[in-house]
Amino acid sequence: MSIPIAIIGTGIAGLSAAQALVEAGLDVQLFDKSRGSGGRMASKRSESGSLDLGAQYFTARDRRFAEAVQQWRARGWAAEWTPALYHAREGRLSPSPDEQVRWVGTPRMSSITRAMLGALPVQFSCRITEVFRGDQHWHLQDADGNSHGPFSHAIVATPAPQATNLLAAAPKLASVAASVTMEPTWSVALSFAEPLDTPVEGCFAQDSPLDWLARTQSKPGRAPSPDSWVLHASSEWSRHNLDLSKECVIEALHGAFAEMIGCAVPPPVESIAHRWLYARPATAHQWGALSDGDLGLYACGDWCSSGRVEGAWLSGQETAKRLQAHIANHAWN
Ligand SMILES: Cc1cc2nc3c(=O)[nH]c(=O)nc-3n(C[C@H](O)[C@H](O)[C@H](O)COP(=O)(O)OP(=O)(O)OC[C@H]3O[C@@H](n4cnc5c(N)ncnc54)[C@H](O)[C@@H]3O)c2cc1C
Ligand SMILES: NC(=O)C1=CN([C@@H]2O[C@H](COP(=O)(O)OP(=O)(O)OC[C@H]3O[C@@H](n4cnc5c(N)ncnc54)[C@H](OP(=O)(O)O)[C@@H]3O)[C@@H](O)[C@H]2O)CC=C1
Repeated sequence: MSIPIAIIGTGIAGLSAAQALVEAGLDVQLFDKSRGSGGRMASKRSESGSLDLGAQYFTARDRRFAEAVQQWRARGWAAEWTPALYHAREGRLSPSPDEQVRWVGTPRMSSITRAMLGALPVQFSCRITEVFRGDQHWHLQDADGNSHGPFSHAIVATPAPQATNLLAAAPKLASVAASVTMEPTWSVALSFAEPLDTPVEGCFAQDSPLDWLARTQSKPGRAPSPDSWVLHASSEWSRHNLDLSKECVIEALHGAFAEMIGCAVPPPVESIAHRWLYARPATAHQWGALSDGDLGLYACGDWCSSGRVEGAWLSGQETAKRLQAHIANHAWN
């Protein structure tokens, strides 16, 4: 057994790095503060079935990511989603079809990260509070006072604000992470006993508290009923209403939805609200990943790249590539 590499975060970035490292013959040990993997690609189980409250779909513009998505499709983890798309501007709803290929996890968004995790060693419900280096190796401290280690390298794969403290051993990396602003998103799911009388299956919105809405049943592999909708508030609305109660957020976004959708909207049979505090970086970056190869500390995530699923996956690959290159150089010297 070689000394494993610690990976903090089992979102798509951490899992992308883990997969590449394991394929290269290295051992990894993953940690996540949540009860399951997926991070912002997680799905919530509810009485109305599984609901994608975070990432709604993803596009694949980079060749390497497109190849990975084809493998996911072949294994049944992902499928193309072809919604009837609309846009809403100044209160007007219009069809807005396009040629973009969009993908979703099947039968839920979290299927992809669950499958990527497979049997990799992981500790859930474990919030890492400190990443520190001893004489030779890395050690982690968690919020319950437990220590973990030794590890040959450490990879921090959390959103930037949560990465800053964990990168304290490399102040330059920590200050880059600290410079990233991440915007919040309030997400609400509403389920209706009877299907709403509308052809809309996905809608980009402007001039509204909402910036996106999607009909769950239009995605491949989802339960056929009830008629569930996921609504995302814009960053601006979410920022201004960050501390509103879930009940008030549901009421406000239900109202905005009813105003936008152009058909009768009865009271929902189930409603869920989730606040994503670190939903997306305010601006895209082109770092790919952050690394201090000599120290053996790395950081990855969507905030190092495009702020989307594709960017997070690519960032994990970049981290694994840099780490392997450093090991290879070290072996030669
Ligand atoms: C509402 C919403 C809608 C979105 N819609 C889309 C979309 O339609 N298309 C698209 O491409 N992208 C979308 N995104 C963005 C996409 O979800 C992210 O870019 C991507 O999932 C980020 O992956 P990641 O691995 O970098 O981070 P995350 O998924 O955030 O993973 C980080 C993990 O680290 C864990 N963690 C954090 N701190 C600690 C700690 N101290 N100790 C242990 N574990 C820790 C977290 O629990 C989490 O599991 C959306 C995001 C949100 C929130
Ligand atoms: N809410 C969050 O926290 C969050 C949301 N994110 C959203 O994720 C998607 C992913 O972006 P990607 O570039 O992969 O997808 P698209 O090409 O589908 O969309 C990009 C933006 O382009 C506009 N757009 C695209 N298609 C259409 C269309 N048929 N009609 C109208 N407009 C379209 C739209 O932008 P605007 O509404 O015009 O501003 C799309 O947003 C994307 O939706 C993100 O918003 C990512 C991370 C966090």
